[in-house]
Amino acid sequence: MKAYLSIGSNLGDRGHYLQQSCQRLAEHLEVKIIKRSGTYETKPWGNVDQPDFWNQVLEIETSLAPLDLLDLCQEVEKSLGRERLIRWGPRTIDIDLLNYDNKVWEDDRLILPHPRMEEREFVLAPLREIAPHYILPSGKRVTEVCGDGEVWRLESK
Ligand SMILES: Nc1ncnc2c1ncn2[C@@H]1O[C@H](COP(=O)(O)OP(=O)(O)OP(=O)(O)O)[C@@H](O)[C@H]1O
Ligand SMILES: Nc1nc2c(c(=O)[nH]1)N=C(CO)CN2
Repeated sequence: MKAYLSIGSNLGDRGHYLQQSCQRLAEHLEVKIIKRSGTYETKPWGNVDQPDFWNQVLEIETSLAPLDLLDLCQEVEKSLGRERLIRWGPRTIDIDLLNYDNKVWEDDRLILPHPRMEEREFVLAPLREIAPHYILPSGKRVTEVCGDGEVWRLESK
């Protein structure tokens, strides 16, 4: 199945955490990273009183079921020292599932597609780069929508 993940970090060595999260996801036999966007430095969305983030979007191929993929993302977050303290607060690494095989899913643990993705320029900008034909939950193409928040693409990862 094809899936899209959003990864972000705003504590410590942000580049290291992005790199490590990709490596740890890819170490799983049932996950293959197909595309990885460039790195975007982004102003915090939601709770603005925190450091700027570095964000990327990944396209992956996986045979894991949606909840197993969520488990893996949360294990990788944990292994990189992620602590859940405040909603939308600072974190070493955050991994969100944006889309899984265009499935619509809603239970206590997982909502797909990610309900806030369309409002977030930190998701849309890297997604536009690797998947310009991506159709958002509203039915619009990602290139036709601009989310909230300032983002800058960095030269290197
Ligand atoms: N599409 C999804 N991707 C990741 N987590 C999700 C998703 N849908 C629901 N969740 C649930 O959201 C819970 C909170 O996740 P997390 O702490 O990463 O939220 P957040 O990143 O602060 O905020 P946001 O959900 O707005 O990105 C997780 O425990 C997870 O079960
Ligand atoms: N710029 C930016 N802001 C955020 C981010 C993020 O990854 N980047 N993640 C959040 C929780 O999902 C809340 N706010």
